[in-house]
Amino acid sequence: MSETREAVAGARRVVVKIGSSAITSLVGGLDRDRLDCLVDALEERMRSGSDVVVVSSGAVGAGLAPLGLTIRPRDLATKQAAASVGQLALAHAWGTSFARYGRTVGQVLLTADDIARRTQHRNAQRTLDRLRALHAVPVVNENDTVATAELRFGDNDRLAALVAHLVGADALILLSDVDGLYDGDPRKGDAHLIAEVTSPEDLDGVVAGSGGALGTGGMASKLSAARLAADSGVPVLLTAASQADRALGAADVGTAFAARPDRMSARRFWVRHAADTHGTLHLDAGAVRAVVERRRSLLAAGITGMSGRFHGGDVVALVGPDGRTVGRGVVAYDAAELDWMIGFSTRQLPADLQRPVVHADDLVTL
Ligand SMILES: Nc1ncnc2c1ncn2[C@@H]1O[C@H](COP(=O)(O)OP(=O)(O)O)[C@@H](O)[C@H]1O
Ligand SMILES: N[C@@H](CCC(=O)OP(=O)(O)O)C(=O)O
Repeated sequence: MSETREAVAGARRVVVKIGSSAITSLVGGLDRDRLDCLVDALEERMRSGSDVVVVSSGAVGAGLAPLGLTIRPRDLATKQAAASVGQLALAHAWGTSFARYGRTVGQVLLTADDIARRTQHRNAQRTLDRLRALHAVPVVNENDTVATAELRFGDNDRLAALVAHLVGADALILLSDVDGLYDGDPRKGDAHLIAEVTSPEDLDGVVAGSGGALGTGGMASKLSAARLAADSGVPVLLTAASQADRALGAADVGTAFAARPDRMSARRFWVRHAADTHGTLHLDAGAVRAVVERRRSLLAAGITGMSGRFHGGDVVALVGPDGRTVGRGVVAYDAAELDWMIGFSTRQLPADLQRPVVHADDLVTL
């Protein structure tokens, strides 16, 4: 058994993401029997001492039949209407299924903004923590009825990876309708299962295709979410919901993605993956070398220009002289203050403006 699988099997805090394709179908809507089987496996895992956070897709899928719709809508308004109907059914189904074991569930609906803004990020974190402290099982989904195109996470695989980091999970399990990552779309013929992904080379030549009639991002979104989680130190197991008992038990099925050994701090993860950027700082070649190679803080002297209306505490992109983005970081000054500081060495600046523009602890290179 690989180290990654042992880590998933032994994880104390687990985020389990269930795809639409696993619990809904176009003709039958929400599959309550499948959901019960999933809850049986989740309950088993909780009894053995793990905390579980569920990320459940399926709101749009569950809302189609009650609205007389026969295909997944493409336009935002109909999707939001379907999600509004379906989320109610979905949350109710999770609630009644966990009630068989005397467990209470708490619904948590998030928009990308709730994770991208630092204060809301902490707020979501607190809610999830408190639910677990009160022994309720958090069931998370995107807040589809209010999420506009700009405010979307993109897909629930990414949401699950962000939630895994948010709650300090020790493992992320992605359950879909396919039993793992194949080197090509298994619906299109001969494809081979990839059991372990330990380095980017393991993904050479892999074609991650689109999803089914109800899924959103297909395998491509699962792959990028798995890499996002694994890069930030969370091991990932990807398999089919029909294998949930084994995935949550011995973790001896599907594809395992090894985590990077050094877990990224919550703040750096947020800067790198979750926060929106509010502006751009243009760096000269010396400043690029200092922040990228020597991991130094960014000083005003190495900045040649800026754009955007940012405030101190916002995240900005750092761009080199060739126009390539080399990093992101939390800027210490408002745009108006920084505007006249750029190009000056620290000694030339007044004492209250001598802090680095972006401190090394708040800076991630890409
Ligand atoms: N390389 C691949 N390996 C495995 N599955 C793939 C691959 N490329 C495309 N797929 C398809 O991706 C689908 C899963 O994505 P999706 O429908 O979005 O699931 P979910 O609803 O669980 O998020 C599978 O049904 C599978 O046919
Ligand atoms: N939030 C949407 C699902 C979005 C999504 O990414 O779906 P999926 O690809 O099935 O995980 C819903 O509940 O219908």
